[in-house]
Amino acid sequence: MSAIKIEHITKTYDKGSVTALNDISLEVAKGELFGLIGPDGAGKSSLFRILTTLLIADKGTATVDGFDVVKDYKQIRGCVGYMPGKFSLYQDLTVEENLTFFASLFGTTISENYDLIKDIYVQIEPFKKRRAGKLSGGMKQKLALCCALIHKPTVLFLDEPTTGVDAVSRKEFWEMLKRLKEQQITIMVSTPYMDEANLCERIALIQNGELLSVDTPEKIVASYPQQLYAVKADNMHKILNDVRDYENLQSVYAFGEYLHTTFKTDEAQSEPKLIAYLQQKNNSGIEIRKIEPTIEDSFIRLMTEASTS
Ligand SMILES: Nc1ncnc2c1ncn2[C@@H]1O[C@H](COP(=O)(O)OP(=O)(O)OP(=O)(O)O)[C@@H](O)[C@H]1O
Repeated sequence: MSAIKIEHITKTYDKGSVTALNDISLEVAKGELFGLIGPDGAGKSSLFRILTTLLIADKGTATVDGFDVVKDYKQIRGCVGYMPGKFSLYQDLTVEENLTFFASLFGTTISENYDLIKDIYVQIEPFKKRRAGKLSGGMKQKLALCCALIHKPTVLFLDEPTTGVDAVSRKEFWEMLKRLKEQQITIMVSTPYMDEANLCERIALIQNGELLSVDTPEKIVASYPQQLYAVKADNMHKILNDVRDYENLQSVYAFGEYLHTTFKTDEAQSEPKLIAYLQQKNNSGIEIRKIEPTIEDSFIRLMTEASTS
């Protein structure tokens, strides 16, 4: 049995004028660390809210741990942990009070499930008398995770847990997730950060309420169909405009300090031909080399394909 099974879920807002999720189907295995990757407004929060029984879909069905999200909402509320993107903590309560409050909601105590949160809680324990509103972003995130875990859930939903958190805390957070996974907890986590996609076992790329791809990050990258090139010159603004006018161009976009480019027809002569063209356009300091795509390149390609089809 899958830990999460989503079948043809559609959700609209504003009397159907906004489609947040369009016919989404997806399965997550027990104990899997699954990532939902997509930009703002892609539909990630809507899906989390449906799976945690806070929102009802217009169409389709979903189960969490075998329980139906509509009929069995009470059982689901007891077995899932949910860390929403915003406002999951009571800012005026202290660290300890927040945790005690969440434990009492589920009829448990901090000491009963202390083993599960111990690794995370020891990091915030020195601040246990501090109000949640006065904690740093990384500390708030750790406390929110402890609160989502305090009743020992079997499935954990984390909506953009690392947004607005510094790089060190982000890294620590992903290490904590790996340890939770070792305890057989199924984790569905959303993030707008592409680098975090590689830390998941499988990911779904989502845009405008549609799933563009569902697979392991490695397989998504391996399915990139073309040779990708990194291109650079002294004047990046000029070279971008020139490459856009190149007749054999398939795609080009800025990526860090390079342009990433593919050609309509790729051949051994592709690199020298582009160099000759760019030289003829008076570009200097031209650099071009073959590169391996990243998950972000794959996402850009899938998004472009989806928006032009
Ligand atoms: N209560 C609502 N009323 C109307 N439209 C909404 C509502 N909630 C979400 N939407 C719209 O539905 C779409 C999906 O939003 P959702 O919040 O699910 O996406 P998201 O990927 O979580 O993005 P974000 O990180 O910005 O919340 C967006 O176009 C959003 O504007």
